[in-house]
Amino acid sequence: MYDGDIASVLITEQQIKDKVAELAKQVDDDYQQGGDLLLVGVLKGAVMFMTDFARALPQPAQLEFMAVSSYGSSTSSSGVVRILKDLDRDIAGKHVVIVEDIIDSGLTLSWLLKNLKARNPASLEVCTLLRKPDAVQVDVPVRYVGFDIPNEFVVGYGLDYAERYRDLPYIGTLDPKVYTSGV
Ligand SMILES: O=P(O)(O)OC[C@H]1O[C@H](OP(=O)(O)OP(=O)(O)O)[C@H](O)[C@@H]1O
Ligand code: HPA
Ligand SMILES: [Mg+2]
Repeated sequence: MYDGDIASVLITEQQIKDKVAELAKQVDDDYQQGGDLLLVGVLKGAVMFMTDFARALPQPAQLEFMAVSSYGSSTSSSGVVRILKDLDRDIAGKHVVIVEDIIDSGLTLSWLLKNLKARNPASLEVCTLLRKPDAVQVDVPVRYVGFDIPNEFVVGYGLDYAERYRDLPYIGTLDPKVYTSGV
């Protein structure tokens, strides 16, 4: 699949699976509040992580999705965040965990945290599978991080380049020829 486009496999399918289980256990240990947790997945990138994470979580959780976009079809964030789909429900008084695939510049999450905080949840934390520490432009408080990765553009397991590669079961680096060829 996608022959020649992937320069290297950064995180294997098994490594993702193990990490998802580990993160789910950590979250479960920390939330003994009684009452369902509310997971807010950020579309589309977080969709694979969100569904695996929810199934690995030993306690009940309700799933909500938001779609925001800052990247479009480019490999760097514009910093301008647009809501493409808002939550369907009020989150006031709920224990909310934002589920993200990646924190790159941090701009998306920084904006999202501000936006959700204003809706008065009982608590608000972030669980991200990936983070690029060297790319962060704004510091965001993140309680749960799967992997810190190098500052390279990655695809797979929900992450796209121009809407492709989300369906790869692992995370890999993209061969620069893919985004320099102008296709
Ligand atoms: O930390 P940042 O630099 O803001 O980048 C992280 C965000 O960018 C990506 O979303 P994108 O806008 O590409 O939408 P998508 O999830 O639909 O691909 C990714 O899924 C994160 O939500
Ligand atoms: O490295 C990345 N890959 C795909 N989408 C992204 N959105 C932010 N960073 C990335
Ligand atoms: Mg994207």
